[in-house]
Amino acid sequence: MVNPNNKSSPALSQEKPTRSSPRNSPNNISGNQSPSRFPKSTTKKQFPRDSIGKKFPPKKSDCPCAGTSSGKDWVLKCPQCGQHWHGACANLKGTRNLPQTAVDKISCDWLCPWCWSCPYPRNSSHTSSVMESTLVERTLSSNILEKLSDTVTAALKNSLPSFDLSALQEKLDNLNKEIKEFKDSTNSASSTLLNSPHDSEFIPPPIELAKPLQSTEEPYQDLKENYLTSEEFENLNDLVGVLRDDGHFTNEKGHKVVLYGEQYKYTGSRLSEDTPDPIPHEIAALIDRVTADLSLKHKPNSVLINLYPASGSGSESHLAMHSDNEASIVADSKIVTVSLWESRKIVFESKHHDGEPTVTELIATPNSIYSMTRASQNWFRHGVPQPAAGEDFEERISITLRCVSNVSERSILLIGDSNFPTPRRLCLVLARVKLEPLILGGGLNQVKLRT
Ligand SMILES: O=C(O)CCC(=O)C(=O)O
Ligand SMILES: [Fe+2]
Repeated sequence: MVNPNNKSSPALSQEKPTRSSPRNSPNNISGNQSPSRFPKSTTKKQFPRDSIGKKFPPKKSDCPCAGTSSGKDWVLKCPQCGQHWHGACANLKGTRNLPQTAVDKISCDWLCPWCWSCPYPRNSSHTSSVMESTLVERTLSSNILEKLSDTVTAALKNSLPSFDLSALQEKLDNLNKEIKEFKDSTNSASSTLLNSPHDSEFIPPPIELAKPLQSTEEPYQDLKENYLTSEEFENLNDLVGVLRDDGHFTNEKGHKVVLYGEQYKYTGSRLSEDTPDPIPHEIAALIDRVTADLSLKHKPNSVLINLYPASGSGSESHLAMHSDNEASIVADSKIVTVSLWESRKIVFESKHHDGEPTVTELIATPNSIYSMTRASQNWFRHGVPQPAAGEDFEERISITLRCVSNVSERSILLIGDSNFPTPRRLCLVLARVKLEPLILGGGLNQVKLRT
């Protein structure tokens, strides 16, 4: 590190060297100033100011290390640039422990790391030479790259398809217009509906729940008291008496039954699957009269006789709430009930309602008749309640007359559910099975078809 051609001495000078000083002939000879140690603490008393107003000797922070070098060390002033350096920071490691005379010797031929450069040509294979040439190459190649990128960009620009920007602009304008119109319309809609000043506060108006459908049917019709002639009564009375006494009734829940005519299957039935006996002539005669009197469109062909036991019989006496909505009952037919013996209350209850169901009651007196349409079964359920405990009552008989068709039992389709719009589903099914349907009726969410 010591420049052998540098004859200057000592390195630590009070004068600032001039920039024009030749590198190897420093002009910092201005007396016998020796390098000094960076002091641990300096005082004005001990150290006079130098000619350029700097403290002498310099502060530790005057070295390029900004004072981070630790410990006491010689400080040298570069004769060429005037920069102060710690010995160690100027690559004069080991000088720290040398005496003043030795350091003076070294500093005679010394230039700081910023100023010193090798006076001899470098070997081209020297690492520094290789690094330098690499640097040049990199710079060069980066220049080339830059040029290349310019060329590519220009080429790309030329090869890109030219857009009709005016058409695009027009589309954008229209789109913006539509967006604005839509915003305006939603704003005005929300402010009209809710009087809300802010879009973000838009709350949809409360949905009005659909009111339950109003029934198109009466719970019951054709109530006729004392309808039976005494002859009819006698005949029916005898017939039912024999059936009961001979044990022809089948036990159902809360009552007993006998079936005649067309097979009639209903939920919970314990009746035999066998074809029922033909309708007895006493009842057949009655059916003729009822059909005429009530102008029935469909003459009843199935007879179900219900026997409601008397109090004290040890048996329950009721018929649970239900609807006669079997698909086998002809859609536009009526169900006619003839009552014998004891009066009983019949209860009708709405199926579709707000809150509590609508309840209608009917007292079925002996020898009376009443009817229900098959369609009303979609709107109401009915039943014969159990009389209150302790109440005395006699047996009651009801003879129910229905028009039943089991011809197409196997081709009945039940379609639709509460989650699927029935008309659509209906069309789908019909399209698939290619059937000519007869709509028998059904609930609000169910349609039954008979082919
Ligand atoms: O006994 C009655 O009056 C009603 C009978 C009935 O509802 C039925 O047989 O399904
Ligand atoms: Fe019924």
